[in-house]
Parts: sequence; structure tokens; C-alpha cells
Amino acid sequence: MIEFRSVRKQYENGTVAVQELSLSVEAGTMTVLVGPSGCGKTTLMRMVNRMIEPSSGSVLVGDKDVREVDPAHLRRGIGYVIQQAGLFPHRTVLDNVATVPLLFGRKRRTARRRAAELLERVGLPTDLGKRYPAQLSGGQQQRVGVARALAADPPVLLMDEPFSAVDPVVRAGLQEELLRLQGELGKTVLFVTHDIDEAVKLGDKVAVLRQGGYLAQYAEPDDLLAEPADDFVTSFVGRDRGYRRLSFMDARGLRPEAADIVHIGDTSADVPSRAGWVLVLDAQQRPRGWLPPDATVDGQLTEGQLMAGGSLYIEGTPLRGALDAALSAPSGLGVVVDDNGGYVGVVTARQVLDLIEDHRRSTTVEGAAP
Ligand SMILES: Nc1ncnc2c1ncn2[C@@H]1O[C@H](COP(=O)(O)OP(=O)(O)OP(=O)(O)O)[C@@H](O)[C@H]1O
Repeated sequence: MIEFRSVRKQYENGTVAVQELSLSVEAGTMTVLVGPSGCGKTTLMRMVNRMIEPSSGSVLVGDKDVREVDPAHLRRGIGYVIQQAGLFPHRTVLDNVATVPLLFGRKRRTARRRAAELLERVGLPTDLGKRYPAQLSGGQQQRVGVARALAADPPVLLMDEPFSAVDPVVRAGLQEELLRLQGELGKTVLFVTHDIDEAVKLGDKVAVLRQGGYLAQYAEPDDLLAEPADDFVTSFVGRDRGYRRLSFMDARGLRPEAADIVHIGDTSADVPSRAGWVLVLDAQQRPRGWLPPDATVDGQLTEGQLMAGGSLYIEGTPLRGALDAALSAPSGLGVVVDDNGGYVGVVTARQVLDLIEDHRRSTTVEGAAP
């Protein structure tokens, strides 16, 4: 869908921003360009919508060389999201988003209706539409930027460090939102960041660039963490890559076990005689916390008597969450819940590690020469 064929960019002052570089982005997938400052990410991205022309080589969008397409026409099919959202400060949020459908000749009322739909789609309450960009938080502005880029329903989205100006918590929320949106819309996305964690979280594939505009590696996130191509990529992906790979590891084979349980409101007579930790659930079977082995229960069990639990692991999600649940629980037992937050069972860190070991053995055997 997007293809770079031996593209090279040398600026007039002699700087070579991109060396002869080839890579292709499959339709409906998200590729993240990542690398340190000045390695040519933005230059490469801007060649797609002809904001920058390559010195040699070619860029294809949907099998067409972009040089053969009129830039205005080309850009209609390519949404563009930048850092700080780039909104018009003197137009309301709704009108910022409606600008694009208006440009395409839609009637004002239709354009506004479409804009309101898009605001909802990116997770913003529609009444924010009446405000001006300065009256929104950074994260909300970024969402408006995404809504505006989607307004023409373009098959391709370019996103240049869209989330780097917001704090880490808001940023994590925006990333989740983008993954959800992408799951619904299936755009072909090229996303630039200098943050490797963001890259492996978002990308179906990740292109690591290094200083001087070289492509160091182009791979799926799990492969990038498992087998960095060289020392540069190894140091760029960071030290805890083994742990981070758990984010991609399938939890099939994990067998939660039954814990000792009681419910809020139970009395001391209901609490099992025990040497170990007891998990406390509410009436909807949702975990509320733990009773330590030596705790005594006076009268009815209340939330005030509990020790806070660790993170909860949602059954079926990647193994990283299971290990985190086990390591963060005071009991050492990671609580497994279903999609609705209902108690399923518990797992220990040992069980998770054994499963990882099994995965490793089976992939080594599969990958071995016959
Ligand atoms: N118009 C220009 N004229 C000359 N050199 C430029 C121009 N634009 C960018 N460069 C240089 O080209 C190289 C690549 O820049 P580019 O902006 O593509 O990198 P980047 O990876 O996006 O960096 P950052 O993460 O800091 O935004 C840098 O050395 C930069 O100084």
C-alpha cells in the first residue's frame, strides 16, 4: 500500500537525511518508524504526501508513484496528524474537524454532523465541540487532531510524533484509543516516534532507523525484541527486552488454580481455617483484596480489614499481565479475572515462568533443522 523504493534524500546543504532505503507497509496495517533524533523519520514520512520530494528513488501509495499524482489530490487520501495537533486556534473544535468535509464540498450542516460523529469516535464528548482548542487539555487536542485527520476517511494516515507532547498517563490512553480505532477502521498507518516502547506497543511492524538515515531493522515487534539485528538495535530496544517480549506471548496453556475465598460480609465462621492467604470477593464475584494468613476476622468481614490486591490479569491477554499480577500481589498469587472482572482463579509467577520455558522449548524444537 505504501512502498519506498530505494529512496534517498539529500537536502540542499548536503545533509543526507535518508540513505537508499526500501520498505513497504501493507494495506490496513500500522508501521512505526522509530529512531533517535535526526535519523530521518520525518523526512521519510513526508515523502509520502509530497511535502518533501526524494532526491532519488520512488514512493508508491496504492501502486501509484506519488510523483504522478497531483499533490492536492494525493493529500485528500492521506490524513496527517502532528505533534500539538496543529488545530486552528480561532475555530471551535467542531469547526476544526468540519473544515475537511467542507473543503470537499459538503454542506455545512452535513459537515458538522460528520464532525460530531468523529469526535465521538475518538472518545470525546460532543459538547466539547463548542469550545476552542485552547480550552481543551493536551490529550483532548490530540484526539481532535486525529478526528480531523479521519474526516475525509482517507485510506492512509501519517502520524508524526502525535502523542509526544502529553504526559505518560494521557499518552498511554491515547495509544489504547488509537489501537481500538485502528481495530475498527483498518487504515494504513505510518507512525513516527522516538520512543521504542510506543513503537512496539503500536506497530504491526517497526522500522528502526539510525543516525544518517539508514534502516537498521524492519521487523514485527516480537522479532525485534527477540533478535535485534545489530548492536545499535540492541541498545536502542533497551535492557529489559526479554521481559517486554512477554507482551506478545500467548497465554494458552496457563491453568489458573482455585484460591481459598471468602466474601465481603462473611463472618469469622465462614473464613476457612488456613495457613495461607485468602482472597476476598464481593457479591458479584469481583476480587476486593486479601486476608493475610495471620489475620483474625471480628464480626462481619469488611473492606477495611483487607490488604489491597495486586494488578488483575484478564484471562486470555498476553503473559506479561499474568506475571505482573503474580509479582504485585501480596500473596504471590496473581488473580485471574474474566472480561467482566469476575474471579476465575489464581496463578503463581512459577507457573508463568514454566509456561514461558515450555513456549521457548517448543519454538526451539519447531525452529530446529529437521
Ligand atoms: N530542510 C532541511 N534542510 C537541511 N537539513 C535538514 C532539513 N530538514 C531536516 N534536515 C536534517 O535531516 C536529518 C533528518 O531530519 P528529520 O527531521 O527527518 O529527522 P527525525 O528523525 O524526524 O528527527 P526528530 O526525531 O528530531 O524529529 C537531520 O540531520 C536534520 O537536521
